[in-house]
Amino acid sequence: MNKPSNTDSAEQKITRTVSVAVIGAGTAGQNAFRQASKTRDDIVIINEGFWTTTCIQVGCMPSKLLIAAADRAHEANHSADFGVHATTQIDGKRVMERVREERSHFASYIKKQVESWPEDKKIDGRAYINQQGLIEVNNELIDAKKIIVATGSSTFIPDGWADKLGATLLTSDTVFELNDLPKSLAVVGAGAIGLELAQAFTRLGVEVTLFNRVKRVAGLKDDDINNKAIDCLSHELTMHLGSDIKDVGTRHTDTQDHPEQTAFINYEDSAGEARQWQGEYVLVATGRRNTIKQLGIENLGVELDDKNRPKNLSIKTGQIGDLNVYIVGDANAHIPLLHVASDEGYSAGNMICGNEKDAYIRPPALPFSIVFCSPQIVNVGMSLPEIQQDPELEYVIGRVSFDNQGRSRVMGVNCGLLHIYGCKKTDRILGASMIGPDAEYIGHILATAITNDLNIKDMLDTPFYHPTILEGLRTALRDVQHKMEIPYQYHDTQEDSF
Ligand SMILES: Cc1cc2nc3c(=O)[nH]c(=O)nc-3n(C[C@H](O)[C@H](O)[C@H](O)COP(=O)(O)OP(=O)(O)OC[C@H]3O[C@@H](n4cnc5c(N)ncnc54)[C@H](O)[C@@H]3O)c2cc1C
Ligand SMILES: NC(=O)c1ccc[n+]([C@@H]2O[C@H](COP(=O)([O-])OP(=O)(O)OC[C@H]3O[C@@H](n4cnc5c(N)ncnc54)[C@H](O)[C@@H]3O)[C@@H](O)[C@H]2O)c1
Repeated sequence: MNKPSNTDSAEQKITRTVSVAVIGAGTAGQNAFRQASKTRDDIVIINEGFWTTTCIQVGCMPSKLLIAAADRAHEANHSADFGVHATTQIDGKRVMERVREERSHFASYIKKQVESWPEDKKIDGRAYINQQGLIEVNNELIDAKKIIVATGSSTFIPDGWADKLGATLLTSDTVFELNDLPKSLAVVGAGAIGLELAQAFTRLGVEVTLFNRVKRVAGLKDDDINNKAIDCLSHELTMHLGSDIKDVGTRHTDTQDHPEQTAFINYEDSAGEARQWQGEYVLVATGRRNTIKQLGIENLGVELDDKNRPKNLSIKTGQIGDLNVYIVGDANAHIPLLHVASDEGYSAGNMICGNEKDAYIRPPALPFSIVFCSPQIVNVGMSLPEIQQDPELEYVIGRVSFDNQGRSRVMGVNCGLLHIYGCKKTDRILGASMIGPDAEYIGHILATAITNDLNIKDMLDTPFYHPTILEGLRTALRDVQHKMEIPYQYHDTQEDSF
């Protein structure tokens, strides 16, 4: 460990010396601990808060459980066009109860695992790395030869909002604890969290208004896809994009002798008009930030950039330069997604013990993200601005609209657009961006193609079953091929495909 030399007094206070300390027991930390435990016995894992991971407790799983309920309601409420008339009654208490019941089910597996780990290797508390490079936690002072930092990220709340909104403020940490569905809700932030939750609550009958300071959703970087996403989503979501929130707060209102607190948001809309929203809760989804600065990470010789991202991070292994420090998962703010946290933790746990054969020493995972709104939003590989920045990459854009695509129309989910960025020189896919039905599957197929270096011909040689939404992918691939002027298959038009 590259630590400043210990003072005598610091050495005297050391309560244990270990070869590996893992800080943070989320997905990345637990994977790291499990792997490192295979070859090391003197290892410790330190965690503050729940040991059942952000994903299960307040992240991926409860959000998808809420979306599952919302989708049921949406189907039932939007079937009249098919001649199917249903009357829905949404039991908000049961909706929230199921979210928590199923969450407990998923959490039970993790709990069981964590409970099987020796008690003396688990420390429940907040770790801090002091100036000597030693870990302070509870009453312990730990000298770890190597450290894996897997401390995740936490909700970012704009300055002062927590005090001003008080009990009317919700975040993804608290929203799944609601006992019933609210009547009205403002969601601030149209990133993945904001979009998924705003649409789910809307579908469950909550009066939702979504705010975002830019005219962009899900951070989409391809303008055409962004515009299409706004078009598809605005069919059911009230969105104020490009609005500037000036102030937030609460006021007391008396309804039938029953004092109530309501929240308000003062904002300037995209036309510059001063406006106000009022309602029951404000769900803040304005991003997440890693928390490594508060950990005292600089005391290990790790340098941070102006966004608190570690410099000299190996994105293959999570190692920081040649330090005995690995920063993995959301903590390194590289790609804050579950599958990345999982892989990075696994690799670091092996690498730190010199077990390279079991680590994923392979090219870093391809960028790949899915937002589970409806239609889904997917990005794979390079973004359009990244491609445009590199003059060497001669690219074409193959496209397909899902507005009139056969199976999408059959299913009544026909809104969307897919752009595939193809490289003329290599006949390979550089990346893709889309909003549309079945986007999660289309995204996986494109990710497989890029990862395995398949060319457009390889892709088009693959059978596409009829009638599927995935036939839309073939149409976009043919468009790429056509624009590259590679003579191969006939080029049909979108209309020919059904
Ligand atoms: C609402 C929501 C929905 C999401 N949906 C998806 C999705 O659908 N798909 C997807 O891929 N990703 C999703 N994510 C992101 C995904 O959950 C994270 O990328 C992933 O959980 C990060 O795992 P991690 O191990 O890095 O951190 P975490 O699981 O957050 O673990 C970090 C742990 O470190 C602890 N800790 C922090 N500081 C200290 C300290 N100083 N001392 C001791 N312990 C400390 C924390 O308390 C925590 O227990 C979602 C996130 C949210 C919030
Ligand atoms: N399906 C998924 O994979 C999934 C789902 C949820 C979360 N996540 C992960 O969680 C991370 C955090 O998600 P997120 O949605 O909170 O963050 P984000 O950074 O993706 O989006 C935040 C949004 O809030 C807006 N914003 C910020 N400050 C604002 C303000 N003052 N007023 C109005 N708008 C404001 C930003 O413009 C942006 O659109 C994501 O990066 C993602 O990695 C993933």
